[in-house]
Amino acid sequence: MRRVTYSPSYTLVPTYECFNRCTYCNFRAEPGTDRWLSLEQAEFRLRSLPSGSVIEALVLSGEVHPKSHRRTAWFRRIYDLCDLALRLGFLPHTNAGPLSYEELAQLKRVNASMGLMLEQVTPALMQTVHRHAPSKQPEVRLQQLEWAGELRIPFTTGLLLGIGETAADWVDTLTAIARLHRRYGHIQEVILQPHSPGSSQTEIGEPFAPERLTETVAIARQILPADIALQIPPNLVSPQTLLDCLAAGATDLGGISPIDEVNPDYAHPQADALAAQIRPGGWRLVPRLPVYPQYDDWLYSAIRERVQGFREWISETGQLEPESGEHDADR
Ligand SMILES: O=c1nc2n(C[C@H](O)[C@H](O)[C@H](O)CO)c3cc(O)ccc3cc-2c(=O)[nH]1
Ligand SMILES: C[C@H]1O[C@@H](n2cnc3c(N)ncnc32)[C@H](O)[C@@H]1O
Ligand code: MET
Ligand code: SF4
Repeated sequence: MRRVTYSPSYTLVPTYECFNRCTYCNFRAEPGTDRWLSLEQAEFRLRSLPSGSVIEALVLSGEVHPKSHRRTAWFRRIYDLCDLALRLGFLPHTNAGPLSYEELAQLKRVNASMGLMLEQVTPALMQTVHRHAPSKQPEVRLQQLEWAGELRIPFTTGLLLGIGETAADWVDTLTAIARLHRRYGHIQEVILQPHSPGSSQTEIGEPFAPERLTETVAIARQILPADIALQIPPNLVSPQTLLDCLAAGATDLGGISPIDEVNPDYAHPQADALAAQIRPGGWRLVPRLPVYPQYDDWLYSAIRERVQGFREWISETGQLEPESGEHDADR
């Protein structure tokens, strides 16, 4: 049976507050109105997870303006949350919007991989869905991908589909990702994320037409180098569309967490249910780490050792539970 991967994950949200206002967002809170996640709360939540059930700590955040006086404290909290997750035996993956070169370099110390969606490179969206979202400027996001390449950070990016772009725009965005990967070799996966309206977005947009996703997968597979994984979020598509996307070249189902914080109206299926859902297509669902194996030697040694421990565990047991049942790497 052919393999399809997913990452057993748990999402930590340092803050929902965000200075951008993407019209499709169901995540953001107004700056100043949201309490930040404390390290104590985060530790409690991570320690409450059934042992051996989760590998990735996805640190997903709203953004504080780069020039705000609160930026340093915000960044510090993100760094500390990653450091905590690592100490508790998880592998962090951070997506906190565009970061400065120095911030990226710092977070590399405490992350197995990082990510930022390119969304779409057409500047036209800065007049529509992104008109109040300066951090969605294509140049800013392209710059971030370039810096991640220079810093040798295994990186996840992707396209948000159905936000007013054309099919020609998909080609431009995918071509930009392919070009960056040919230069730096750091793009581990590309997410094809269908815009999915939720109950708290500021403008109700149309959902991305599911029939078109298969077409997008085929185009992405043609444009992207073969070593880049293609990720489809299984909670945002129908079971049939998911099978069609796998047949068209999708290889991964992303992080599966108790709650999809970005799209809280769409429950993540449990891994068992997902495995059963794709089995009729001849697909076997297997867990993966947030960093793909070809990047292990880019990691700082403390993270690399942790990663290699997880790899041995998955290959020995073929499943997730560690033999000791212990998930605390401190000891
Ligand atoms: O549960 C989710 N995980 C999301 N993830 C998590 C992602 O699936 C995994 O963290 C990576 O595949 C690494 O394992 C993102 C990660 C990124 O770097 C960029 C965007 C996303 C978007 C989502 C999302 O909408 N929902
Ligand atoms: C973290 C990523 O989640 C995506 N994102 C934000 N809002 C939505 C939505 N309503 N539907 C689907 N994806 C969304 C964006 O692509 C962002 O970069
Ligand atoms: N704010 C970040 C971005 O849009 C990540 C979270 S989006 C819900 O890139
Ligand atoms: S999608 Fe990200 S950048 Fe846009 S408003 Fe939501 S949290 Fe902020």
